[in-house]
Amino acid sequence: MATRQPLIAGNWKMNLNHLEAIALVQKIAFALPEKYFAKVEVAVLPPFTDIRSVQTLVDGDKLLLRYGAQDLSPHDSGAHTGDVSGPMLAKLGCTYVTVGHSERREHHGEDDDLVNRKVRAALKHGITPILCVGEQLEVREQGGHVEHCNSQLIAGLKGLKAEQVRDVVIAYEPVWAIGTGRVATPADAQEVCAALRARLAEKYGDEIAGGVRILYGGSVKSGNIGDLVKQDDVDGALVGGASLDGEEFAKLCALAAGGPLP
Ligand SMILES: O=C[C@H](O)COP(=O)(O)O
Repeated sequence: MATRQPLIAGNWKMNLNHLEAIALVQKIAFALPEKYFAKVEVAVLPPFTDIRSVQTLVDGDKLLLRYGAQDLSPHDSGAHTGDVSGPMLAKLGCTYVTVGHSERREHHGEDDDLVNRKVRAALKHGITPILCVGEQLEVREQGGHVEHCNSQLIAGLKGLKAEQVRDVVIAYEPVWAIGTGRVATPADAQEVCAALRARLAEKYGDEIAGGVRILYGGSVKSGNIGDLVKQDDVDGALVGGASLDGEEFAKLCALAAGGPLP
């Protein structure tokens, strides 16, 4: 079976200016000793305006923390006012970019086709897309959650070769658990993450599926991360609110690494 290093990615959403970003990264670096980074990969995903400051700090202090962005344009350059491209993010040293987050799908009308073009744009420029999938509450209540997530998965990966799929991270984020405090149970998370992996295996083979990291996201905190990452198919978390508190985020990362607490 493939060994998958857990990934904890902090999605700051539209929070913190560049000065606050520097303060938060310093807090995380101070609270989380380097030894933890051997067991868990840790990334922060600040707003675009903060990335240069985070890059300067990470490079200058040789931090093991990775960073990335929350979105990118499907285009490389041109007349796309307000957009930020893959080449720009790559130049800033971004390792990750979230694509298809439910807030982008819902508030910006992003459909599966656009999400797929963004996934391909990220890969083209050497940035790992974190492809987000997840169902609304009514879909879950009708029992359609697995089918819904599998359909977003396959549409988001359309046109990719199997070896490219290996370089994608998937995040299962049930919409009803985002920012609500209502976390999916570890069994709920495992059910969908396992189904996503099985669908990947069907389409791209066991070896690829076994290597792809599948994260859970939705009200993850230090109090629930331990049980979530114990699940066979949950390889870490995409963390919103709890990633804005340096000590809490460091604690959560340490627990994902198997402890002890710093
Ligand atoms: O990208 C992160 C998710 O939307 C989860 O956010 P949350 O941890 O605040 O629920």
